[in-house]
Amino acid sequence: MKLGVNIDHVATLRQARGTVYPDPLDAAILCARAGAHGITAHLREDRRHIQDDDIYRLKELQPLPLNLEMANVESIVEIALSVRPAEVCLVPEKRQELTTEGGLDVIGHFNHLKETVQCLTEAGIEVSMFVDADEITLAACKDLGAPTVELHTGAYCDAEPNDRPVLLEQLIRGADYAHELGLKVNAGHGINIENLGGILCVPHLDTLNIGHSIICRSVFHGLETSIKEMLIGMLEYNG
Ligand SMILES: CC(=O)[C@@H](O)[C@H](O)COP(=O)(O)O
Ligand SMILES: NCC(=O)COP(=O)(O)O
Repeated sequence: MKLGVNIDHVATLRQARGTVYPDPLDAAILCARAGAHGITAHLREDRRHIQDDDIYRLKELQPLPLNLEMANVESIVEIALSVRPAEVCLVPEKRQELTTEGGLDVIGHFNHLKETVQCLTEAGIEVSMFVDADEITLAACKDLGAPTVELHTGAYCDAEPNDRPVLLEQLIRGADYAHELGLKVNAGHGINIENLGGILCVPHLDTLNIGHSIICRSVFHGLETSIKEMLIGMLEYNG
């Protein structure tokens, strides 16, 4: 299983003061040195952390494949087509949210999403859909022609211990079903070194995308150490 490191919150720190540091590009270079397999960055419509220029530099100036997270809006799709990251992960976005809440409503926006999936795929970009682990939504992702899904792990990761077993079971069933459909299965949101153990019970995972907890731990432990610690935790995964 691979680790994609989301470096959004390096940019959050930079934007807090309007400085040029810390630079998410420097973070990505350190991620590569620490053994991460990919870089994830979310270009939000409100540009609260990652900026357009970051995305171009992350594509060109660091060695790892770039997974660009973005809402399905025309202006951002244009940027994706110009940058051509290895992967685009389509995510829902609400302007006032603190972070992504829930997965994409694939059925409600089916036609618009289908158009975007087609256009990104034709440009040679792997398209992933950030979704909750329910079977109807996963089947709709397959119908859209997206090759990959990222299961939203936030509800499980943020839940009280007593509520976790049911949510973990949903993730396990969702991963099994997506795999049966022939979809590549990633997972992400809210994963940290403490809740990683449960995530390791989810089968068929290709990549975990982890950001906030790694960047937070890096304040005290350093970025390379925090990534290596996560990679060591992930070694126990046996699919
Ligand atoms: C889509 C997702 O789960 C994360 O990438 C998250 O969106 C990170 O960015 P924010 O912390 O701005 O929500
Ligand atoms: N898609 C999930 C992601 O990239 C990282 O989410 P988080 O670890 O910052 O919650």
